[in-house]
Amino acid sequence: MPAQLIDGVLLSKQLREDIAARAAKLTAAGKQPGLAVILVGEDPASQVYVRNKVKACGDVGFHSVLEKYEADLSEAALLDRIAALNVDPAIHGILVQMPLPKHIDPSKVIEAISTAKDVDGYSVLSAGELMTGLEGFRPCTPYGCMKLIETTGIDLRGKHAVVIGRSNTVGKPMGMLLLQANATVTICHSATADLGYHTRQADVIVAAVGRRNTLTADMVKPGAIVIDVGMNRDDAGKLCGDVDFDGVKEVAAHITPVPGGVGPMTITMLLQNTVESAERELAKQR
Ligand SMILES: Nc1nc2c(c(=O)[nH]1)N[C@@H](CN(C=O)c1ccc(C(=O)N[C@@H](CCC(=O)O)C(=O)O)cc1)CN2
Repeated sequence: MPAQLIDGVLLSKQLREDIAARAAKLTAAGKQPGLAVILVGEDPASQVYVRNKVKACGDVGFHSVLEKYEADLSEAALLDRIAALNVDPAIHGILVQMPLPKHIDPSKVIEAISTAKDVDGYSVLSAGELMTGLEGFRPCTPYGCMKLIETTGIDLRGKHAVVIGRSNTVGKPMGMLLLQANATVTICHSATADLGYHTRQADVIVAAVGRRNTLTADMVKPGAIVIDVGMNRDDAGKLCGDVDFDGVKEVAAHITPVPGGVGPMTITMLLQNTVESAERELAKQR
């Protein structure tokens, strides 16, 4: 039997209803959630993502500001803008769209964002909070993957999860979240000797390398959950993930599509972190 599709668009819709209800409560209490989105340069994909983020904010009743800067904006000027947003009481989350132009050091920018407003969960402090299980913001893409896995109803305790990819923004935090859910976690990467040896033992596979056809049907245990974080183009220019979807869906029990799987959840979890940030701020004042 082919795998069941894990629908990120449907789950996003459901979660956004709850986020909108929380935003309405906060607004009634005088604390409308606010997100600042900063884009530097003209990367076409980034322009679409920031537009979608601002639209999503409007849909759930958030206040948002979109600050767009030319690609030659200096690093110092960007850090100044972040410093101002850090103390802006109408802003509960600050998101700097990645990638940044080459002359700007992304880690300097990320570390300049106040941890209380780091709704991307990218800073060293946020990573430390995740690692130690402290309250903090989880990076949106892996956080969204966990929500997608939850919809299967399968308890991860004692399950073997294999993450393919070790980036600071997806692979590593994904491993930590799976570990927190009591899975046994293996992180594979470009130097892994025999990727299929590991993935064939996995109950859950998260593919996050950015290379299409990284995971094929022969590499998957029947009944596994497969989450595809990849965003690539095939030879015809069509969007595709890291997983050979048509082959793997015949073996796995649950699988996310690309598009329509992890992508929409990335924006939903950004909204979730922002509403959470506003709620924490209100709780501090009470
Ligand atoms: N500061 C950040 N920068 C970037 C992040 C991030 O989380 N924070 N993630 C990615 C891009 N990204 C959000 O910013 C993102 C990527 C993809 C999608 C999405 O909905 N994809 C759709 C397909 C879209 C298409 O047709 O092109 C899908 O998969 O269904 C949303 C957000 C890098 N930068």
